[in-house]
Amino acid sequence: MIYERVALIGLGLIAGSMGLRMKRDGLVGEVVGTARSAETRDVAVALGLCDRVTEDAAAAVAGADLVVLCVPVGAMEDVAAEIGPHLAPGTTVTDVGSVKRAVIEAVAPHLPAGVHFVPAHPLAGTEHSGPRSGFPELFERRWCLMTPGAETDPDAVSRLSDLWTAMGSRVDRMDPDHHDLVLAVTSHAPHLIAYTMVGVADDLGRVTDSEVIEYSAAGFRDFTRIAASDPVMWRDVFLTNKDATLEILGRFTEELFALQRAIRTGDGAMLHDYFTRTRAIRRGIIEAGQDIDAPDFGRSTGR
Ligand SMILES: NC(=O)C1=CN([C@@H]2O[C@H](COP(=O)(O)OP(=O)(O)OC[C@H]3O[C@@H](n4cnc5c(N)ncnc54)[C@H](O)[C@@H]3O)[C@@H](O)[C@H]2O)C=CC1
Ligand SMILES: O=C(O)C(=O)Cc1ccc(O)cc1
Repeated sequence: MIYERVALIGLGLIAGSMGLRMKRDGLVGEVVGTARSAETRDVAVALGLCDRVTEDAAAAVAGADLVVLCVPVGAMEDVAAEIGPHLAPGTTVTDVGSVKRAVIEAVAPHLPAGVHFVPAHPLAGTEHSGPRSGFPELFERRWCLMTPGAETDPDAVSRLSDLWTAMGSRVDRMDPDHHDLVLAVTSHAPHLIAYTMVGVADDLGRVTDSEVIEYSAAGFRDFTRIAASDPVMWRDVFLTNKDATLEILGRFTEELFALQRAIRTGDGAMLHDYFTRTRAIRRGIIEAGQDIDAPDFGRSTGR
């Protein structure tokens, strides 16, 4: 058993998947959950993703040796302020937020001395949200990036790493600013591009909605899946990972203009060279055994 009592704050996709996995594999003694709505709390107990629920977060953290903040990034500070006074020394606090620097700045000031803060981010999810969308295999073979400060107790870090490993993840450590830049490239900017592309299709009066749905090829279908992701969660990601996302979007628009120019001027060599280079990147991912499409539990694509 890795922890005696784990408190999950916010009972959605990620908390639900963690709770189901921890319960299924007996990784922890007890899982206590809390959510603002009574309906979510009732669903969480009915689904067995936690043993019991509390109405407020302060009550959930009492006696917990691990507290996991599973709310949207923009809600982390309020939750930390609420639980801070109720945390006992020796407790580990972690989070699962998609952005790391802003969460550290929002949460750390509210934690009393003696509490170990180990920020983390499982690179696993779907476009679905809420407690019913959780499933215990979500983290299987996916990375979990931890961004603890240099001063953080190594035992607290390795114990949390053990939990993520036991839930199926591969664990790595990263500097928080570097994490935010990497995720801006690999996740945040791509989500924004998907949102934009689906918005463009929706605005294009000469193509009807039914044509968009009926004739969606695989590429656009993936965009619509991603663009169906939770609006609150993604609003918070862009507001809190502002600098890195803007940096990547700036580079993206420069490249887009270059490709646009090549199309306008009929520069086939430029287009061919560009697509040859990008194909090599995809092949590199597959050869490195990093093709994260592989473990598809039939939920990630919605197909
Ligand atoms: N959905 C995904 O694919 C992934 C999400 N994440 C991160 O995990 C965190 C949770 O995401 P999900 O589980 O997908 O979200 P979700 O929407 O499924 O669940 C979020 C939970 O937080 C609660 N909540 C929202 N605002 C709150 C507030 N102000 N105070 C208290 N509770 C509040 C909601 O009621 C819900 O119970 C986010 O920070 C997100 O960035 C990380 C990896 C993947
Ligand atoms: O559903 C998808 O394609 C995702 O990209 C899931 C996801 C969303 C947010 C994260 O911070 C990590 C993973």
